[in-house]
Amino acid sequence: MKDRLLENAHRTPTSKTSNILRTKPPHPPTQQLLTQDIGPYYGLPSKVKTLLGTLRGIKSVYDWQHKCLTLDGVKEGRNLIYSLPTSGGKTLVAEILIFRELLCKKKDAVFVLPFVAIVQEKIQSLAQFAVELGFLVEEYAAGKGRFPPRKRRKRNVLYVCTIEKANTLVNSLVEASRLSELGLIVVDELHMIGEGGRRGSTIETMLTKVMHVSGSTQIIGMSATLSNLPDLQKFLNADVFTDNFRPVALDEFVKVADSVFKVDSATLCPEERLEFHRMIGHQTKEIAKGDTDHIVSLVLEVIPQHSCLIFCPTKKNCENVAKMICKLLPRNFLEQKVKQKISMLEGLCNEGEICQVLRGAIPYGVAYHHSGLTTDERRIIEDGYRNGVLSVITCTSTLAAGVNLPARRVIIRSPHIGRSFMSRSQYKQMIGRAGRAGIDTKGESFLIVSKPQDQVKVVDLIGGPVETCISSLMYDSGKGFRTLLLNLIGLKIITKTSDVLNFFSKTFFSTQISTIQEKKPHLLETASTTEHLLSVNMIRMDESTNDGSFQVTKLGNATFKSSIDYDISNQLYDDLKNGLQGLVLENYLHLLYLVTPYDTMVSPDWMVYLNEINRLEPGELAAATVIGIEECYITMRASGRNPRKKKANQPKIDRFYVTLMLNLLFKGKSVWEVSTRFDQPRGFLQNLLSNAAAFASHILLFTKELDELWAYQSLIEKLIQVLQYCTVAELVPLMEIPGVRMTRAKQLLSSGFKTLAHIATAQPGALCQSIDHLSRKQAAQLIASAKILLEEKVESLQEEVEDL
Ligand SMILES: Nc1ncnc2c1ncn2[C@@H]1O[C@H](COP(=O)(O)OP(=O)(O)OP(=O)(O)O)[C@@H](O)[C@H]1O
Repeated sequence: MKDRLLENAHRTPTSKTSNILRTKPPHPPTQQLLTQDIGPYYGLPSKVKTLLGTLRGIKSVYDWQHKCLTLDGVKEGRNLIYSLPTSGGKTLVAEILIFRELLCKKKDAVFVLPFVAIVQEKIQSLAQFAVELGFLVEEYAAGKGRFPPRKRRKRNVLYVCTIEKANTLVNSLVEASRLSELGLIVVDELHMIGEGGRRGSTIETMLTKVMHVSGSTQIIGMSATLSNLPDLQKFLNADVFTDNFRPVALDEFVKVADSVFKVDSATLCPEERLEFHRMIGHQTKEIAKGDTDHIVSLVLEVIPQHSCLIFCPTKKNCENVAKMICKLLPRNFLEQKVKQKISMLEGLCNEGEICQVLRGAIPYGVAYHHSGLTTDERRIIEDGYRNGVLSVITCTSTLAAGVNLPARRVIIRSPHIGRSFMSRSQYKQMIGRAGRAGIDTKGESFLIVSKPQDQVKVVDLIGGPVETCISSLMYDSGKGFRTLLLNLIGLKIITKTSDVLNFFSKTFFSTQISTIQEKKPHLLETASTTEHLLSVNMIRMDESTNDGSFQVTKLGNATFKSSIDYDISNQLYDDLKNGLQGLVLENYLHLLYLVTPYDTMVSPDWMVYLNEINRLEPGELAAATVIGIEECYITMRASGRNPRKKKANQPKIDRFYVTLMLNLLFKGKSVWEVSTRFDQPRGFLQNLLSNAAAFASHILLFTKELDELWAYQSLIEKLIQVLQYCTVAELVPLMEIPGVRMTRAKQLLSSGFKTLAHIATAQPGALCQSIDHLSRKQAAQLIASAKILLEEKVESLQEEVEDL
């Protein structure tokens, strides 16, 4: 193996199998293909069809997909919104249109996705297409992304972005007068525009800007849960396509006490929505005692032949339900797929530790899945479920929104998410997971209603209309609008308040004003909004014109270019400026404090806080003192006293508590260890790292715009790199590959795959053999992701050389 790797590493650039280090533009076959073979598959080379078959098992498109792809509007490049039930196959249509943009129209494209983990998964799943078809894929998530992006001459680029990064990318392209390079923007989960917070407002701001500035960029939005399509259609001036297609039929049930009712969601009469179907009992007396809600009974009706997903209201409940099921399942479940279960447990054993609940549940083919688990743990569980080793997963609602894990039977343990009653849209997303295409002949959903007060509300939940998607621009008393205005003035799209109304008429909010009249706040009045931006030093009057024009201040410019929340930019500026007077650089603690997100608030456990302060090294203690953390205050709080006379800066103290967690992770302590020391979920700590890397990347852009903060640039650049990987230098190149985390990187390194080139030139079979718990499909995706990354680096260097 070692010899083969060395041989790979030393291959000359002309080697047949190593096509990544060529000096000529890669993929000449693709270039030929595009000229000779364009068109047969929705305007694309027939190779795309072959690849969909081999890589995804998709032999032909569904009827609705064909109809949608051949719409006149789509052919003419008009904006499009399409809405179909969960698992209807929406992504394929978007991907075909993206390929068409990149390969045929030779323009770049943006794919906007809601979470960092989904961005990385998408990149992995598209990497093989990119390698075979000859386009580049770049990650814009957490700490990654370059603004403005590098200009590519040879190949077109697909930017796969989180919402925030997509907006920053658009701003940077507008500023550089390069927005026309973007031929297409695809927004997945378009209903998030109505989420009611910063993310929804950012989607609206970004799309409005794109439509205003670029006449040619096509916008495509998709969703499973949109009710007020006409509003969105008007906002995006889009064609709309809807269909009720589901690859597998769905039978929907509600269980109240021991009665099961069948749902008729089509009927207009609410009284007729539930029809008695059958009674349900318990298989044994023991089950009757331990499972009053009949969860185990419902599960036992389908497993082990089929699979079952159980949505629970809270994370803790997921774990408890998993434990309860295992306690009551017959012991013969322990005898099935023993080898595969052992292998899964080995995979989950990270740094010598394994979650005790999973250790007890997996032998029964059961697991839980929520954001408290690390990404690696979640991935192993998802794979185990897909491969049939697990037949039951208890999970929170996030699984319905994020991961494509269908089940024969979906059980909703209660119509609540956390403490709130769930929305129709959330309910539809969960039941949409019932029925595995190509495996199950039908899907079934069971909603368990145990509280009498929920029974009336449930009738609307199962048959009422999906909630209207309302603009989020006015969230937090008009904050989205103020941010939009700052963006517009910063980009010089508008200069005077009188221009605002014209621009404003293009927002989603504006199309809904008559519907949401009562929500129209006084802040909508531009004058008070500009006053607010003036008062926080984001904009100022342009004295050179004397016609009432505004321009951004230096701080405002840095704020909008870095997409920093303007509410914190003054505070951030002060913190950075103060830091310059006494930044402790003997260790990373002070810098880590500066990049700790202001909104990651955790209530400190004062005893833990004191212990951790006591464990700091002298240099770190000095940094804490410079930051303003007083040990005596923490000691007092730990001893149960709250010194009221002494005015403490509580947000700073709370923030530093989070910095202490970051500091340990940064020093290479495992999430397990930090999780135990601070009693915080492992998934939270992983997110903390990626949020800190993202915030640091925004701070870097912020400091680049403010000369007085120049000293931070190289420090933060280095910090982002280390924050993203938190590991020894040898692992960094491997962890640059999207989705490769520390455990996998360590496995690769210890098997001799030390560089990107080693992985990019490996054979999938060889990788599978050397790396535990890596399927052939994952190996192929890993190799393709490494190739794409390497090709991108090579191409960048070549272009730099040519520029010289
Ligand atoms: N034409 C097709 N033939 C066979 N399988 C398909 C086809 N189109 C899509 N699929 C598969 O169906 C599954 C669900 O598709 P996809 O995730 O695109 O659904 P979706 O509508 O985007 O769902 P969600 O609302 O969950 O995002 C995927 O595994 C996908 O590969």
